[in-house]
Amino acid sequence: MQDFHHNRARALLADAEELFSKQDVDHAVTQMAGTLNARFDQPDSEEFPLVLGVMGGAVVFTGNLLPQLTFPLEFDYIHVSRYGDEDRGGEVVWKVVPRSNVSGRTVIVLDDILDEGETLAHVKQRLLDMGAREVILAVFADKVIGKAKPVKADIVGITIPNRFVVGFGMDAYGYWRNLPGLWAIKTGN
Ligand SMILES: O=P(O)(O)OC[C@H]1O[C@H](OP(=O)(O)OP(=O)(O)O)[C@H](O)[C@@H]1O
Ligand code: HPA
Repeated sequence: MQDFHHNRARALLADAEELFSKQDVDHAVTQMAGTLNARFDQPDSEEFPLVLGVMGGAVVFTGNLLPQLTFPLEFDYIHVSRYGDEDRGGEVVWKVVPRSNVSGRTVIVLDDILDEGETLAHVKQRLLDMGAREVILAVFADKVIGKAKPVKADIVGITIPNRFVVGFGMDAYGYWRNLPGLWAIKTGN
């Protein structure tokens, strides 16, 4: 069983194409931190935003971005999944829902990728329904899918072509969240 997954993961990467290097990724995250710091790290600001990482894909992005934010904040996570081990999205499944600390707050949502936008549309609506004052969507990668999305990101790290990608927290069939750059896979593996 383990050798099956090992070999399948290796084969997936052997056929993949690197779209963004670790340097590209690091640069994009630093730019995003700069945008957030420009708004929240102000001498006269008393804001104390809630930063919510959308697990599991946002784990690497979150871990890289947070130490570059220079203002007081509270961190928490939510867990939503729509792809499971597939390369096509399905129903949005909530695994960890937002906690009551969102009420009345400015909430910065961190996610790895905005693809069809269903996940973040659900997340944003749920946070607003729970009384969030403002929801800022910060996504590391925005995929160009050639059609309208139900939600728009406020802050984007990189824009990517309409291909299924792995790395920097993103997986295909559970594999390769641990790659430091971003790779496009051949789908149908
Ligand atoms: O814009 P969408 O088409 O809705 O897709 C984007 C979502 O898909 C991925 O999550 P996934 O369901 O794969 O769960 P994961 O975070 O555990 O990988 C990703 O982390 C986003 O949350
Ligand atoms: O291209 C993708 N890669 C990994 N996870 C995803 N979730 C939505 N789109 C993607």
